[in-house]
Amino acid sequence: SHGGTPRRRRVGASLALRDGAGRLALRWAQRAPRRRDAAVVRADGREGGGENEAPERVGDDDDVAAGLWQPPRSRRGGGGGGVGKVAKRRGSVPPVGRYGSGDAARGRGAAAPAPTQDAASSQNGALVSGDDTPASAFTKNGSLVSGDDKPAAGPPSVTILKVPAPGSGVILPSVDKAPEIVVPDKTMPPPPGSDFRSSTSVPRPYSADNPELREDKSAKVVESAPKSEALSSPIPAVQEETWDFKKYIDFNEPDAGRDDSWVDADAEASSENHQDYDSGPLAGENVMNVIVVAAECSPWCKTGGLGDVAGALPKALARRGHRVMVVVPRYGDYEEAHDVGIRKYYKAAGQDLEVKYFHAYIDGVDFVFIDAPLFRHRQDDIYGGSRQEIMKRMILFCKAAVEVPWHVPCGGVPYGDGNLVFIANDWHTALLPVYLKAYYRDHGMMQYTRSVLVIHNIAHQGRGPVDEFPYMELPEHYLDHFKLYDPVGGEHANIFGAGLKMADRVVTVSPGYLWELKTTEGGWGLHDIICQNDWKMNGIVNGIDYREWNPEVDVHLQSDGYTNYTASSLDSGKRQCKAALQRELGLEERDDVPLIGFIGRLDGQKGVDIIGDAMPWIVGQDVQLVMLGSGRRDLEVMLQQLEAQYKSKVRGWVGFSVPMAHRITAGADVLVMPSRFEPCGLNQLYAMAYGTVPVVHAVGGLRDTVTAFDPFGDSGLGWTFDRAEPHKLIEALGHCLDTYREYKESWRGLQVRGMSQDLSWDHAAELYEEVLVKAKYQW
Ligand SMILES: Nc1ncnc2c1ncn2[C@@H]1O[C@H](COP(=O)(O)OP(=O)(O)O[C@H]2O[C@H](CO)[C@@H](O)[C@H](O)[C@H]2O)[C@@H](O)[C@H]1O
Repeated sequence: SHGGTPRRRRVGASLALRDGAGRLALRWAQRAPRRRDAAVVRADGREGGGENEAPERVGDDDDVAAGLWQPPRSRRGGGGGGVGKVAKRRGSVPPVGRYGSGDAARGRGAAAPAPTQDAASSQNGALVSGDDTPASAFTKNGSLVSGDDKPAAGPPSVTILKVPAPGSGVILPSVDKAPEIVVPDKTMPPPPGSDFRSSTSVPRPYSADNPELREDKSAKVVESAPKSEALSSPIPAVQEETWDFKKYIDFNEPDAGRDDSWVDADAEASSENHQDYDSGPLAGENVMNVIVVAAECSPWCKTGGLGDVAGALPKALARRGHRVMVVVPRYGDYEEAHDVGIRKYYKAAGQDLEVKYFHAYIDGVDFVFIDAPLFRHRQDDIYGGSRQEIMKRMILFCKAAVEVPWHVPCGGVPYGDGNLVFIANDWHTALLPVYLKAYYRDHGMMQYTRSVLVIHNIAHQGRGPVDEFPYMELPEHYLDHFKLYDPVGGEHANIFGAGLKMADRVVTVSPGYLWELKTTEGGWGLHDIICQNDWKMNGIVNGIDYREWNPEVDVHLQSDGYTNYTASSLDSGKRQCKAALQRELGLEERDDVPLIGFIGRLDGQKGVDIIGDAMPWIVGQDVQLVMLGSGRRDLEVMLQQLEAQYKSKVRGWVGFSVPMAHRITAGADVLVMPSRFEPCGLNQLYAMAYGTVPVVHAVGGLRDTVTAFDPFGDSGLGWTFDRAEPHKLIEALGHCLDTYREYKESWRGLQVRGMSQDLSWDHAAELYEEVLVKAKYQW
């Protein structure tokens, strides 16, 4: 009824399931971060990431003067500022935005270090290579490197780099070998307009007889390529492998039991555009090298939907024939990944930091984990620390990630920078498009490399005072790209804003969210930038990883009385899962009582407080309510209090539990999502795939994905309400419960329609591919 964008091809009535150191700023680490916000206390007692709705305070003047104030933590590091409250600005306190700036500016009262030209600074902030670097030589990035390759010790210097402006013709000296590893000329894409088909570094993998394959797959690439540093390094050598696409790409061995009929359908649909489609990848001539760069990636590290996307989209792109890599920090000791033996040094906020690379090849995707002391032991608190600490991590991460295609041999051969596109995600990696341009493309390097920036949540922007710009070690003239003024936050430096400008293309995680981002209310201060760059924006709804979220194979439903089920075994399956959930949570085991679920980060975005406000009505109904979440402490306490108060009907599980999320999704009849804003939303997609009916605030991706139930046409997927307010939620929930109780057939229709959608990542990957191709041909 609200004009939801048709986004999915239905696959008919039958079910088709597939699948926030060094002494940065000279004070960064000199004091323990003072936690002002509500720390997340997880079920296991550990602290977790704060939330984006960090209190919008700017700090007391005395704290600022004393240099004590620390900005509140935010789940996504820089994020913060929550919904609604406006910071009261005082004295010289630097700008803080309403727009999600939990990364409220630090006090300017403290003396900023005087900018000095650091002899060891470099164009990209001291890319100091390993043993291959001659003594006292400049790297290609202009860094002075000592022969024994020790990172410079001592207090970091803060420098505004004087880098020659693009087009000045000044070429910086280089001895770092990295560029030499660029894929051989024959794999470099030809100039625009020529046939890219022969340029791709991923040959047609399907046919062993394909001459292209024979030519490109050869180990010659390894042999003829300049010797990798690792080969002459005292540190563990790179494990050389023969380049074998059949083994490497794994196209020819689809999972047993997987329904691949959709693959044929897709191939057929796009067959007009390429000649030998039956022997090539789905992407046809569009195959590219794709590197997804994200701060989190499921299953290794996940705090929310970003982790899900970084874990699933790459696999879907790989299934289309692209050579795909995911680059993510190594927060923990991930057993699947091995040390490739490469060591590099990058400057982050004035310090030279050593970086190692770990690699795993899983499901057709290269996973490269960037290891550095800054990331270690952060597994359970990946966005923890002060805003400056988080920014330092992300600077290091982005600098290292952008050179991964040169340094890290995946399956024996580095990706190289030809026919390459980076997909950066959210503000954490928004510096990648900036570094790509400032360090390389402005200087004639990486000419065939593109960047796409995905907006998962504009509420987190990496905001900071302008005087922190030097820490990013960018040319002086780049400051203008970061400077932003908004009426509430004042002038500040905005990392996300700069990334949006520098990226070749931008994707938002739903068309509805893209529309909202262009409005003053929805753009969180970045609406002007988004409107000005409308030409390069695309909205693509996320998908579901059906290997993870599929009631038929869900591993979390294989014990404790739960069971797997399909559309045809929905009635018995859901009944059993519901009973198991009731038993596990100590609720009365009743099949006839509607069980309502809520899963999500506890912050202003998700509107769990609206559920709290609606509680008197809810508990007046014959219902059971199960809520799972972690985040803002006050909301966690609310969950616990609601459970204590309404013990017979309500459960409030405070913590982050992936198994419980799956079990609630399967065992509940209804999933409520009263989100105040929702870029896409994954839980409603998961719910529908599990025959659980969503009741959602019609906003962003929720509006795009949940069409309202029409009792007369017997259509629609759930209930929607037009304002995130308790009485609106109550009204929608009332209709929903009424249908559940009185109109069983309609209910069943809702469930089946939800389960029958093709919500797979494969369709989204196809749309991403269109964006990647646009970026590729964009000059
Ligand atoms: N306590 C808990 N225990 C276990 N699992 C939990 C949990 N809390 C949340 N999760 C899980 O984390 C994911 C959250 O997905 P959302 O789409 O709600 O993402 P989020 O708002 O974090 O991300 C942003 O990015 C995503 C991806 O683009 C967008 O969909 C979204 O709108 C945007 O806000 C789901 O897999 C959910 O099950």
